[in-house]
Order: sequence, then structure tokens, then C-alpha cells
Amino acid sequence: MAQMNFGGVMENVVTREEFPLEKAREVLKNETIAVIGYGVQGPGQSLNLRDNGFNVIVGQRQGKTYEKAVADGWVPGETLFSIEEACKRATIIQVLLSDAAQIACWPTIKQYLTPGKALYFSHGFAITYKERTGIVPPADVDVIMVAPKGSGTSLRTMFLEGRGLNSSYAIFQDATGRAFERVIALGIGVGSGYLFETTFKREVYSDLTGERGTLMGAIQGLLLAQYETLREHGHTPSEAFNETVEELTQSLMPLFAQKGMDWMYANCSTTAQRGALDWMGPFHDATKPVFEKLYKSVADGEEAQRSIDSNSQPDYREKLNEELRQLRESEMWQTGAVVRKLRPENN
Ligand SMILES: NC(=O)C1=CN([C@@H]2O[C@H](COP(=O)(O)OP(=O)(O)OC[C@H]3O[C@@H](n4cnc5c(N)ncnc54)[C@H](O)[C@@H]3O)[C@@H](O)[C@H]2O)C=CC1
Ligand SMILES: CC(=O)[C@](C)(O)C(=O)O
Ligand SMILES: [Mg+2]
Ligand SMILES: [Mg+2]
Repeated sequence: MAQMNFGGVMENVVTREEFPLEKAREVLKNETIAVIGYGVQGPGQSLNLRDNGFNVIVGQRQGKTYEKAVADGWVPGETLFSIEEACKRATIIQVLLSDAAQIACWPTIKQYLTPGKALYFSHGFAITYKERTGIVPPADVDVIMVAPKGSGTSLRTMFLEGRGLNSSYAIFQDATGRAFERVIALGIGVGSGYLFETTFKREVYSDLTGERGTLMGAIQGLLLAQYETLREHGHTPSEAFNETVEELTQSLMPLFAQKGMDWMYANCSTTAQRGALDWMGPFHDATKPVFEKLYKSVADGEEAQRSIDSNSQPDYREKLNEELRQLRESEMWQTGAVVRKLRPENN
């Protein structure tokens, strides 16, 4: 494990150079890894593990996602099973069910957590909010986490492009003395770029904050506020969308992704630089209290409870889809659909 300096703070990280794929295969050569759930993370992690040469099976309930697993080459009775059968065969149970489904399936999973097995999560949710989830593993299994910092869809596409999505890792319980080598080998196996150390609690607090904040919730709120302001002052949808979203994702975001914010600024006009440097403060100050409120709601368990309550309802998927439909059909994103079509590379 390497210690690296991140902006003046030392952290433990594990890179692929230190822990190559061959070593990961050696560590897990006698293990059967069962990926339970085939939603978004399930396909990404299981297909990457399979392509990397690990002994992996999938456990998925019947239905549309089961058919997707078959279409992806998992063979019923050989590498594709019911959740129960996969847990029985596994030495490592990789729980990639939705957080709410983990609660529903816990009685099944728990039965097969015999001594020496490993229980793996990609989120700190189940363990951290155990008073709400009821998920308390027996003491004689390893409890580990690899949390890819991005969508399972990106985990797979980046793997196929020869890249890697960064993941955090944590050990909650080391019953076998092998938890560290197991968790790192799995992290490398699922296609992580590098792995950084965390705890279950820090992972779930930061993850829930991030996705509600800048990554998903705040970004839509911020973009919409600017789009509306421009529209209300007589600007056309084309102009408002280009100045709010298209320029950001197509031109400016790639610049700061590659070389940092100062580099993006430096490649814009001096007029833009002056204005951005003046206005970053007010935007920071306006949103900081919202982030504080959000973090508190995460730490109090309110966000977790809301997720459990809403996602346990039988029609949760239809309700989510309906809200996504409204987003898709909003003027801003309808404009986006046309703008995307007009990109020369899409013609
Ligand atoms: N979506 C993502 O890319 C990311 C997800 N995670 C974490 O990974 C885990 C899995 O998340 P997703 O892949 O998004 O899950 P998902 O919401 O796509 O669902 C996964 C699976 O749960 C199954 N399922 C749902 N309800 C069930 C029930 N009552 N009984 C049996 N199976 C049921 C579905 O059939 C599906 O195969 C979660 O802990 C999540 O927080 C972590 C990083 C990113
Ligand atoms: C993709 C990811 O890491 C998220 C946003 O935290 C999630 O899907 O839960
Ligand atoms: Mg996340
Ligand atoms: Mg998340």
C-alpha cells in the first residue's frame, strides 16, 4: 500500500502497479464470487470480473433483468442462479442489490454466511444504517466494501476502453485475516483505476452527499436556475441551453477534467476570468448552507430512511420513471435533445 500526498494530506492508496491483476487472480483462485443483483453495478462488476479471469457467478431473481443476464452470456444452472442458490455456492457474496432490496433479501443471504465467507458491498449503507436496515452480519465472516465512484455503466465502458474507474475500499470486519487481500483483489478484479481507503460510514456519508449534491441534485438545480433566468429575460432555448449546458459539457468540463479549474479559466477570455473569479465567491456562499443542511440530513439518517421507505414500495420503479419522464420532457432537456442531434458527430 502506498502513501500519497493529496494536496498536503497523506492517504493510503493501492494502485494496479502495486497489486497487479495476476496477484489478484492468485489471491482469489480458490474462491467462487457470487454477484447478487444485476441492475447497474451487477453487470459492470460481474462482466469485468469474468473478463479478468475470475470464477464468478450471478444470482438474480426472475424477470427482465434475469433475461438481460442471459443475453450477457450468463448460463442458467452454470453461471446464473437464483439469489439463494448463488449465495449457497459462493465463498464471496457480492451484494449488488438496490439498498432497499438488500433489506428484503437479507434473511436469505444471511443463511449462507457460513464461517470464512466474505460479504461484500459497494456502499456503506446497509452496515452504517444497521438500526434501519437490520443488516448485522455474523462475526465469523469478512465484511468488506469496494465502492466504485461512478455508474456501473461507466465501470464497464471504461474497462472496455482500457481505462479504470476509481473506487474506495473498506474493511468492516476481518474474520479470516484475509480481508485486506480479498478486498483489494476484488477491487482490482472489478476494474478499479486505483483504490483509496475509507470506512463504511465515511463512504455512505460522502456518497449520499455527493449524489444529492454536485454530482446529480445540485447540478440540475444550478443549471435549471440559470436556464430559467435566461429564458425569463427573453433569451431563446438554443441560446439558454448552449450557455448553460452544452458549452459546459462539451468545451469547458473536459478542460478542467484534464488539467484543473485554473487551466480551464486560463483558456477563456480575460473578461470571463475576471467575472468568474468575482462570482465564484457568491455562488459558494449561497450554496454552502444547503450543503450543510444536506450533510446533516445524511448524518441523521433521514436520507437513508427516505430511500428505504420510497424504494420498498412495489411501484417505486414506475414512480421514479414518471419523475424522470417529467425531467426529460422539460423544456431545457427537450432543447438538449435537439442540440445533441445537431452535434456534427451525431449526423
Ligand atoms: N448504480 C450505480 O452505478 C452504483 C451503485 N452503487 C451501489 O451498488 C448497489 C447496487 O446498486 P444498483 O446497481 O444501482 O442497484 P439497482 O437498483 O440497479 O438494483 C439491483 C438489483 O436489485 C434487484 N432487486 C430489486 N428489488 C428486489 C427484491 N425485492 N428482491 C430481489 N431482487 C431485487 C433488481 O432485480 C436488480 O437486479 C447499491 O448498494 C448501490 O448504492 C454504488 C456505486 C454506483
Ligand atoms: C453512481 C454513483 O456512484 C452513485 C451516484 O452514488 C449512485 O448511483 O448511487
Ligand atoms: Mg457513488
Ligand atoms: Mg450512491
